[in-house]
Amino acid sequence: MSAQEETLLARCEIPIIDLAHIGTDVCPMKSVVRRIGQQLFAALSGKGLAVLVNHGIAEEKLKAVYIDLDNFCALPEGCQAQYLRNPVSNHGYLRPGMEQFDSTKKELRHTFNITTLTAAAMPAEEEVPQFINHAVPLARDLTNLSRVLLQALAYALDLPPAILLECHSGMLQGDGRNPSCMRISYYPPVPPEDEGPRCQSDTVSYTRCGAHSDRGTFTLIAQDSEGGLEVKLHDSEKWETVGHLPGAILVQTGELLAAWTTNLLPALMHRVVVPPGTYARARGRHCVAFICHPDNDAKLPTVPPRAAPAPAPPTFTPHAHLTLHHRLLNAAHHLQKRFRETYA
Ligand SMILES: O=C(O)CCC(=O)C(=O)O
Ligand SMILES: [Fe+2]
Repeated sequence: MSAQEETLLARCEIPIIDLAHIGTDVCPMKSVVRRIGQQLFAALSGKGLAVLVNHGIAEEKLKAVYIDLDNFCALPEGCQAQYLRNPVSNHGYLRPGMEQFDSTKKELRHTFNITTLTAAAMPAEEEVPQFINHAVPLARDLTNLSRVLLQALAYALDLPPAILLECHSGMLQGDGRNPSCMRISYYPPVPPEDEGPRCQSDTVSYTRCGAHSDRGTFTLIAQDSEGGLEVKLHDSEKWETVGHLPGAILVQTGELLAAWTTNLLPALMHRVVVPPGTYARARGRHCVAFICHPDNDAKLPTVPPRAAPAPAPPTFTPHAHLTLHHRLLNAAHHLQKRFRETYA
């Protein structure tokens, strides 16, 4: 592997934040939260992402939901159809092609969006045994981890410590007032030929997840060891491979945090490509992404100027949708626009 092909993790280019096992505590120590805030701010402003270790979420919990999604994907289509994504709640299953970030390629991805934790919203026990018993505790852990990061960010932005928690009070409450979402994704093996099979004399080109930035405050990403996640760091237009650190969870800046900090913490562009080589293509990949989003009616506090010096003029063209949203005030309005762009 040449130096350029090496991953960002291998080159130590992604800051690592040690959560010292407080990640899922309800009331973590202030001094630790403050230290995490400083490190998170430095990582998100400098790179757009960080790696969280010692977050307290066991790998087994992730593996269990990966297997549950595999089992869901093996159900007959008619059975899966009862769980298709509801456009109002954003909860439910998306077949490959139903959610496209890149209109030029077919995105091979099964995703189950979870926005409410009620039993009625989950695959039934006789269809995917244990789905609810695995998904709900994981969703709660990721919600608690998000709460720690929200408190840490509040310190870093010189805001009252609980204010961001208050703005995100409805995460996964299922009452429609907060669009946060846990997305479990399975990327199936990709057909062996580079250009895929022929379809009505057209060539179909495949990818796993087209380039995009996430809509919320930040996103937590746990992935298996298959690789393929690529990002564009702030100071660069180049796609770089993230790599894999076993047990770690990535945190990356979302569009609302970018808009709200006037790009002091820019949103991270990312995508998942099909790794090269017949062996890698023949293997599936799994990921859990937790999109932490403010409540629909949240009035996000103004970031005090001390924490937000005027950013230097951009050295590259900002993404069009970000500039459009610089003056954005209302989270729900932003989200509806993103859904219109992404779902057929
Ligand atoms: O699969 C991944 O690593 C990323 C998924 C992602 O970007 C998303 O679900 O928004
Ligand atoms: Fe994403």
